[in-house]
Amino acid sequence: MTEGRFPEGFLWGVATAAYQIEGAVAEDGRGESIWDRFSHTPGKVYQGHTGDVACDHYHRYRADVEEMARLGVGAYRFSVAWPRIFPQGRGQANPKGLDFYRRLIDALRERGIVPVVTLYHWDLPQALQERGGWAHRDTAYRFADYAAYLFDRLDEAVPYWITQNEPFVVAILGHVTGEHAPGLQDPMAGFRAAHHLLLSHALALQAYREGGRRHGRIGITLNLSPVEPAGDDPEDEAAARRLDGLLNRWFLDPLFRGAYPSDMVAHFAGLGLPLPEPPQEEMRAIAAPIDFLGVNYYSRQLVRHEPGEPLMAMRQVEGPLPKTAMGWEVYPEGLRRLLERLRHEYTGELPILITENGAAFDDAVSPDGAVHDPARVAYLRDHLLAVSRAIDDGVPVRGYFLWSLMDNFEWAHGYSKRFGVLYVDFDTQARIWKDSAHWYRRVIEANAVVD
Ligand SMILES: OC[C@@H]1[C@@H](O)[C@H](O)[C@@H](O)c2[nH]c(CCc3ccccc3)c[n+]21
Repeated sequence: MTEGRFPEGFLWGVATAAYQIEGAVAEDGRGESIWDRFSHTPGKVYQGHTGDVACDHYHRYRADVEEMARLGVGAYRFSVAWPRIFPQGRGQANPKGLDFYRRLIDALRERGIVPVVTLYHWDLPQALQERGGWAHRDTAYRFADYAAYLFDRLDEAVPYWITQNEPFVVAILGHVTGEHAPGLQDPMAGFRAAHHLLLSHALALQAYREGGRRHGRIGITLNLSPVEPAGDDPEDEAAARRLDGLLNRWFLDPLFRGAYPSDMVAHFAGLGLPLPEPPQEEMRAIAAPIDFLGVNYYSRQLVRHEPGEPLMAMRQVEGPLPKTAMGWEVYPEGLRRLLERLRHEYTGELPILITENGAAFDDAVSPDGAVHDPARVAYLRDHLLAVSRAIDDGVPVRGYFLWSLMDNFEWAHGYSKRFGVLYVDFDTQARIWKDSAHWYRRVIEANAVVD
């Protein structure tokens, strides 16, 4: 394979998530989510931005699907808002909520675009949070009920299901640092949430497998990063190993080896965080075979030993490489190395989908009405070349989903960070193709990296 070319049938896509684009938060019976509550809590989100309107995708989805068709994508990764399906998280279903996703999937299939559905992308029904949320084991069972409800009604039309998006972020940013909803700062809640998120994945996987006439493929999406020491001090190496243990291995090991990483369990026990021994049948269920692993890659983590930091004795440091508007280093080589590591240490011949990769830059509409984003084109080109090299080395990457189709609600950053290849003017809801959209369309058409 010549560098930058992709295998026949490679799945080219774009990705979004419900709370970040839909808006219409009180329409057609949708219940409150923890991100509605969090974003409306003063001080949590940049300038008090919320997802109340976002990209108004709930009403504009047909035009957005047309934009995807113009891009030529073969697939579209989006998430279902649990509070649209079960406004209280459990019990009474809301048919109008399901109807929206039926309309969206029909519009996609009319244009020959494959739906890739994420069951959970952070918008837990608030009513479940009030019963303990992810820190409460019962939530995992409610998730499996919600998943089975969708499998039974949408499986014919959905070839790819993703159970969870980034359990690390949900557990740690939501329950330990408090940067994300529900905004808790309680390490034990974080570890309980991490386990219940993996358990929820296992229970949904069981529901899928036992559902008999299931036609599609099911997997989970993890945010994974290479973690490197900022200096050559052995203490920095040890700090990097610890963050690798929490960021990557805390989720990869249960999913692919059936146990939490013992070095990290010992580390936390040493801190007086005696993690309860999870029931063996739960660990076996978590390690049940999946059909693909979804990988979200953005950058690397650079760490130093930090004795004063109570949980991990480490701190992240700013690296020397060029950065995106998020302050994340542009490090495409890290993606190739991550994919090689995954194949050799965890996934073997299991197919991998890059379910998110992209960058935020300070985009602006220029006087000619265009949006020139050369830095994003360079970021995407270099990361696609890295994927192509990994494939040439034999890593079975089957698809790539660019984050994101359009600028959207970037969580605690609100609308201040633009990841889209389509620029959104949030005053008019106009979508404007950035140069990167024109470029990505040509890549898809050529099935290769173009200049
Ligand atoms: O930050 C860009 C995207 C989000 O908009 C997606 O919803 C989310 O799946 C996602 N994950 C990551 C990498 C992990 C991360 C998440 C949040 C904050 C910092 C890092 C980057 N992103």
